[in-house]
Amino acid sequence: MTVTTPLVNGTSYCLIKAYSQDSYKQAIEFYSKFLALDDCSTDNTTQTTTLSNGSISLKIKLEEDKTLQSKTESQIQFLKSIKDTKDWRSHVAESLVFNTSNIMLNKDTLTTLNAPTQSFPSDLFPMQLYTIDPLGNIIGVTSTKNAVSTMPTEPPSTKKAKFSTSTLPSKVHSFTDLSYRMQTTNNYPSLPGKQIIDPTKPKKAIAVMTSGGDAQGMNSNVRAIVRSAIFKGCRAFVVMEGYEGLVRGGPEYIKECSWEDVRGWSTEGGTNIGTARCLEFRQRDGRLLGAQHLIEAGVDALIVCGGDGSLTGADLFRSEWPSLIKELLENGRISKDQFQKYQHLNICGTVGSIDNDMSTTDATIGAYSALDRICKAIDYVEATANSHSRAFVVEVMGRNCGWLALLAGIATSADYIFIPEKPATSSEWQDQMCDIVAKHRSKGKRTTIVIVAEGAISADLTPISPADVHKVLVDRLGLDTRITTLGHVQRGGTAVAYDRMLATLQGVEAVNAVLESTADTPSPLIAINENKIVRKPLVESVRLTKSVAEAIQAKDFKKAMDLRDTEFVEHLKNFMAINSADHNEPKLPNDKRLKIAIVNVGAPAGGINSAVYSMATYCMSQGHKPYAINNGWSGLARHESVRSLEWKDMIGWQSRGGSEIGTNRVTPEQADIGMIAYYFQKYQFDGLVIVGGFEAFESLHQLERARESYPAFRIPMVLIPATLSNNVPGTEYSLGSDTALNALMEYCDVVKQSASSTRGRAFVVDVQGGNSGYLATCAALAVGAQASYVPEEGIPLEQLQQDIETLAESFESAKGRGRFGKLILKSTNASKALSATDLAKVMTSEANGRFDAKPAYPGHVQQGGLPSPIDRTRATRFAIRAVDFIEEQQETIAAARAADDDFKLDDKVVSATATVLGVRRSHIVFNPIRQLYDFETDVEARMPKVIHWQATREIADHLVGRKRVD
Ligand SMILES: Nc1ncnc2c1ncn2[C@@H]1O[C@H](COP(=O)(O)OP(=O)(O)OP(=O)(O)O)[C@@H](O)[C@H]1O
Ligand SMILES: O=P(O)(O)OC[C@H]1O[C@](O)(CO)[C@@H](O)[C@@H]1O
Ligand SMILES: [Mg+2]
Repeated sequence: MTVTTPLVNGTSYCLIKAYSQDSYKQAIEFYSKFLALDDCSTDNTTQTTTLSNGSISLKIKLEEDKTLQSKTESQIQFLKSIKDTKDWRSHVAESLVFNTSNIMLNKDTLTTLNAPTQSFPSDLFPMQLYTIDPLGNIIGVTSTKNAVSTMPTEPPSTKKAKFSTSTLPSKVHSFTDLSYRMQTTNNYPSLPGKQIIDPTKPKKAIAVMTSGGDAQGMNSNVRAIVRSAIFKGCRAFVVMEGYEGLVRGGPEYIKECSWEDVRGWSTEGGTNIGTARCLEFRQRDGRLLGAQHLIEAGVDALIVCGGDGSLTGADLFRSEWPSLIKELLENGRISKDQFQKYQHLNICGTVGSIDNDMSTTDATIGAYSALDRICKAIDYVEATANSHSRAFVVEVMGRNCGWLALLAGIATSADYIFIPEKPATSSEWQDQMCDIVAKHRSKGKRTTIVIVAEGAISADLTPISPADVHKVLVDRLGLDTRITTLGHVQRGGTAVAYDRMLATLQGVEAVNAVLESTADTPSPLIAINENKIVRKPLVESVRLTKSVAEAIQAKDFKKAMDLRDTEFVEHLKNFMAINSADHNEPKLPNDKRLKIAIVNVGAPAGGINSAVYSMATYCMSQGHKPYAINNGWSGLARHESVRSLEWKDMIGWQSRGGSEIGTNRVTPEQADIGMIAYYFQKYQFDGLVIVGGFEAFESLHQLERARESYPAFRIPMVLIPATLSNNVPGTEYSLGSDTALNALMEYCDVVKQSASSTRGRAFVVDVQGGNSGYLATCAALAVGAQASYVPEEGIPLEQLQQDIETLAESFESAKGRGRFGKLILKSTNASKALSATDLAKVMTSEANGRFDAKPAYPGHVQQGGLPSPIDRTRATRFAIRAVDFIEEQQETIAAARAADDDFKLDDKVVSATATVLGVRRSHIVFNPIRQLYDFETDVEARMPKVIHWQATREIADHLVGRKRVD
């Protein structure tokens, strides 16, 4: 493809952000070549400035008639060559900005400007394009799929991380680019909290329905769709009882909905608009009625939240639409005007199903909540199983998909699992299961947990029932065995934080998708990929999903597995490695077996024990010797104990809260780094895994800097971030932050209920998290808090005044109706002057009788009890990746280890062998501690310089109608 459209009619700039002189030079080279700017020289066409946020910018001035001729093929070759030859990600700049200051932008121009990215394979070229208007506002953002993974994110700066809506976001990732899109849709100017109404256009009517099995989070999805639609100047409708409501029609089933109608829904389980499995809709006559009723209600677009079946139905409905309306016209059931007006059915899917069985999305709304119910149930069952030394066969849901069984198997360290994707012959599974269970028993395990997915089958497709498994455990092993079928408990209760956030953000995106689609746009499905909300073609997703079931039916299990995402495959491999640890012959030969130590540093966080358990069991299955450094660095300096981790000592650790090996905040330098080196030398460690938060980050930095003096530290070292504050540089996600978020959210739900029961009552909840507003921000989104105050923003008095007014108005309009309890979340460090108690007093006083506010302190409850399944399963994944990393880096560091004390370490070796494991867009990446510490960390504030949850705040604000004072 060749793009020959002029970049702009006038002078234009290409603005490149870079983070150091080195990366800046690289960036010039890279982007000059990318833009085919052969004549671009740094002397006469470029000019550099240092932006107020500290990044170095480059402006390449283009000639008036310069055209952007993307020679796609040659550029792809160029990108390939860069990719093959060097780690370009760590050098090139992160974003490319077209500053179109001289032109009025319209949608076509935007498309044109963004066109080049679309022709590039996204894995080759991570890039974001920001289009900015003459005032410097971002009015268009396009990011390629895998944009930004291991790149440095900020320039060196001593400035504290601050949010600002007036500066460019230095990255747009995870859930975050949504708010920018919200501001840009239809090019309406918008402010969070204000409605966007274009008086020249008729209001669009958007309907939402839930269908198939209910799933936790559906209510959040409906709430977000209704409010987002209203926010964008549309009418919002709900279709009651799934497709049943379409077939029946009328205002009782297709209802217009107001902003207030969905108040408080985020905190409620099930689906408040009802769902059904509707046989009539499977018939054409049923769909014909559905079409007629939608047209009668004046609905332009339908958003369906449901599973694979519901979305198959939606797709069929869309494809039949022209023939349905034709028939309706011919039979006189709709008028000619209606026929003309409703030519196209604008349809969009959001995937709500606990099964997590939809292809093209990593998670479906409800799946993690169901997993939470399963893990809690198994944790409970363990207690009684242990008392009687019994075996339990637990049946979990999932008709064609083993995701729930697999993830529950990892999170509860079950002995064996049955999933439809990986069946064995009857004799194979019987032998294998009995072998593993017998070995676990012989090593002292008093409980046996076997998880059977509802759709489990053997290789000849015969269903495997819990009774079949029960029989084998009794007959062959003589175990006292019980069956527990969890059933609909799995769909019960309220949604976990992840599902509330996912459902809310997908709802927002679904409305965007509907508003942006034209008659030619294929119906989208809103998915989450790589931690980012994306649109996928609905038809293709449905087709792929069906093909998994077909592959299983055709006994092509390899294909079925290939069609599952790579994370599923990795989880399965991990489960098999850790559940058969210390039993089978280790994988690696003797000379490759290592001594690997693990240490916990900092405050306890959910998932720390799971990381230790998984690291140790995986080490055993590989043939390594795992050691625990007890009670952190101070423990080692005092030589309290270094112990070799044994399988039988760790039974049950995977599911336990706290830190079994002990933790504290002392860093190596505080403890006695010389003594620590001595013990490293004594035990001859070949690798180190540190699990913890900012003190752990400091620890890794100190050990890495001390390598020149202490050869014992010349080993591969990995930090697995674990802290509820989620403030470790280099990752978007730290272990423990999900557990904490859920603990805080549950606390808030309870407090909100109390507030709702008392007229005119708000609670100010004090939130932990150090200088990081992550917890407060995400909890605010999950519980629908009226406002959140975070350290990054402080508590500006004008904003506080505005929030009090908004609250007062809201209470006044409530007139005592239900669900009107209000929450305000305040990070402890948002203000040193105002505690939650003070803030509550100020609010009460300023409200002048219109409402009152009380403080609430969840305190250390936020560290959570049992770790959440997300933290447990991620801990396993991280720990195994860390061990793999230590194996891989042995060679890199071999020369340094062999050298004497004065050896000068090569920078490459330093970078490669002391790293922080992080999640960036759900890619697991390893970032050198030196890079992170020197360039991406505000050490004083104990924060990364770039905050990745900024846009989540804006969405949270506008979904509750909070007005921002800029
Ligand atoms: N092929 C189809 N044609 C028309 N409608 C369909 C079709 N498949 C499903 N539907 C409609 O969608 C409804 C829900 O489908 P299904 O029972 O398969 O649940 P689901 O959406 O897959 O959710 P879950 O599996 O999570 O329960 C069906 O009752 C039916 O009304
Ligand atoms: O609630 P119902 O209609 O009995 O359906 C149960 C099915 O729904 C699901 O919960 C979701 O598809 C499946 O896991 C289960 O097989
Ligand atoms: Mg289904």
